[in-house]
Amino acid sequence: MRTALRQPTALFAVVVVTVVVVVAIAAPLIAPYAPEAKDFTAPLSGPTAAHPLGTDDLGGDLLSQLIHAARTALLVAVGSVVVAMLIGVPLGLVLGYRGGWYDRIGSRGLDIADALPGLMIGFVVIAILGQGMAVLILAIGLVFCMNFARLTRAITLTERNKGYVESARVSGLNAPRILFSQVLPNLAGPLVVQAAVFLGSAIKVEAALSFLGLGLGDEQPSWGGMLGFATQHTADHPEMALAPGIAICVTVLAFSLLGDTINDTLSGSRMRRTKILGRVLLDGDGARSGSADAALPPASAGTDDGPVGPDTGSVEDSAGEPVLAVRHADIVADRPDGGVVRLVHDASLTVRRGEILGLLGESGSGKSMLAKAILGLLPAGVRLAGGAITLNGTELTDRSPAQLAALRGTGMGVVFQNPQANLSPVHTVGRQLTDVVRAHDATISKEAARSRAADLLDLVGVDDPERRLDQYPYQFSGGMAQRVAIAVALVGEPDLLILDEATSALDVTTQAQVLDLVLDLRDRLGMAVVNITHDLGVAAETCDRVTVLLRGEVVETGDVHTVFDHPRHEYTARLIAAHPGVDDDAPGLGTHDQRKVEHA
Ligand SMILES: Nc1ncnc2c1ncn2[C@@H]1O[C@H](COP(=O)(O)OP(=O)(O)OP(=O)(O)O)[C@@H](O)[C@H]1O
Repeated sequence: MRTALRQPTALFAVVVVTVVVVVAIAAPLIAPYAPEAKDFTAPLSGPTAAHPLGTDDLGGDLLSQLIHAARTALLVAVGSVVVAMLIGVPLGLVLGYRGGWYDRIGSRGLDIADALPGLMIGFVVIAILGQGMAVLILAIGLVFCMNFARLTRAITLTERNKGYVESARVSGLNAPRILFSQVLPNLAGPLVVQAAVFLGSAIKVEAALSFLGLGLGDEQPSWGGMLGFATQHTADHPEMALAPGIAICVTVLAFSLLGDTINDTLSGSRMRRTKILGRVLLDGDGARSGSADAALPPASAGTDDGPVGPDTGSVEDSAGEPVLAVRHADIVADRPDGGVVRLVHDASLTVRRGEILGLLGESGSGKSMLAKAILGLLPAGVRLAGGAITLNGTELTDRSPAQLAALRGTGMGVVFQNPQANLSPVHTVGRQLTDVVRAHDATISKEAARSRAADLLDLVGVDDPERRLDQYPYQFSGGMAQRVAIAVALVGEPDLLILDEATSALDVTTQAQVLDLVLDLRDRLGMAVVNITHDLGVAAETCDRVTVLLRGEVVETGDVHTVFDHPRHEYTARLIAAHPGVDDDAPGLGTHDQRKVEHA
């Protein structure tokens, strides 16, 4: 409202829309006559004291009809926008979320529907179903539903790759729940803007159909119908067209400007929030490691110490049952020409209960692709072309998407890099946690789910959890938001927790606190953890073993002290040398526990 009052056009829009709404609601009270009342003594009277806008050919008062027509316009507009949203939004959500063939076929369907003139769709529906309020609403709703579908699809395509959606998928929420309770609220802003603009457009279409005699019958006054009547009297009463014409133009314009105002206001607050977030993230932009981007040896090359034998994935060679075993995984991206690009080749690794495995390698080495293959979340066009992935001995690669989704919820949890993007911005933290709690236990009461959510916040070290449950992610600092994301990942008590650069966006102090939390949770819950990072300091502080990736291939794997103190592959040696602190320390990387003590 403050924004609206500062801009003249917005003020105009708000005032006009308010007046139209009030007039529509209070029509029976403020109209001097009933809309159907006739004064047979004064047909086509022209403006008089009794009839300021004149009368029609049967003596009906035009001012009263104009006032009651506002009601018709709003009813039809609101009804048709609701119909358009009910059809278009779910359609767009499904197309955008499912992608692939659904999207390709659906989008072509939208293109075809878009190519048909809107009014023609209206004519056809009215011709088939006959005239009447419900038919008019349906006809106009069908005209606009494709626009809502298109908008919703476009935004869903972007939203579905965001961290909070992936977190929700990994947390075990099913597709309808993710779509309607996670993605849809994030579309609220653009949909409200679109709805406001289409309210104006619906009034225009209703007026056009009524003008052509295809709208409502004579007993239901409408601005378009009044305009149509006025055209028959342009010679004797040209003023008759003025009032309904102005009403249509001003109302349509006002709704359009209202849409712009809402858009400006929302993008203004988004910008403000982004600035605040930006400040938080900038404050928290911790020191980054150096890069080993000098010319690199082939992945298979070793140092003078001899060839390097990457982890064969054999699980029998070490103590403890592996929670996760990846054996000879090949991940490829399909090219449009039918060829493939190899992203990860012959990668093997194992992680046991209570163990933290660091997955190291510089940007683009394939760490995230490997993690996504494990989670069954490879992006479209990228696939696992060979190898095996087992979780607690269960093969994941031949599972259906539904089986994988169920496994993801309880077997695996994931925390992504950007703490704020891990959480839906429009839901309270409590809502996000209880949604996942209830997805895992459909019988749990609301109160019990909330209490479990508070316990989880407490577990990850968020103070005053009861109060924090009612706050939104933007009210949390980066470190606290990442603790919440970890809490969400822990709801299903996963055996495997994957941290995909989960501390990279945090400042060093917060990073240390979150890493301590991970170590503590590992000790308390006995989870297996894969910690993906390009920060060797982080790996040194937290990991028991490390696996080093170079251009999609595992070049070295082993105990963290051995690998850091005596790297066998030249690339690992360069990676360590490029990392300030770790290099100097290399023999003195010290013991893992010493570093942890220093760090604490
Ligand atoms: N959607 C995609 N389609 C095709 N190739 C992709 C896609 N996403 C990433 N890649 C490619 O896969 C390779 C591995 O990327 P990945 O994201 O796994 O690297 P990373 O080691 O996790 O790097 P970073 O630390 O920057 O996230 C890169 O060459 C990247 O360009």
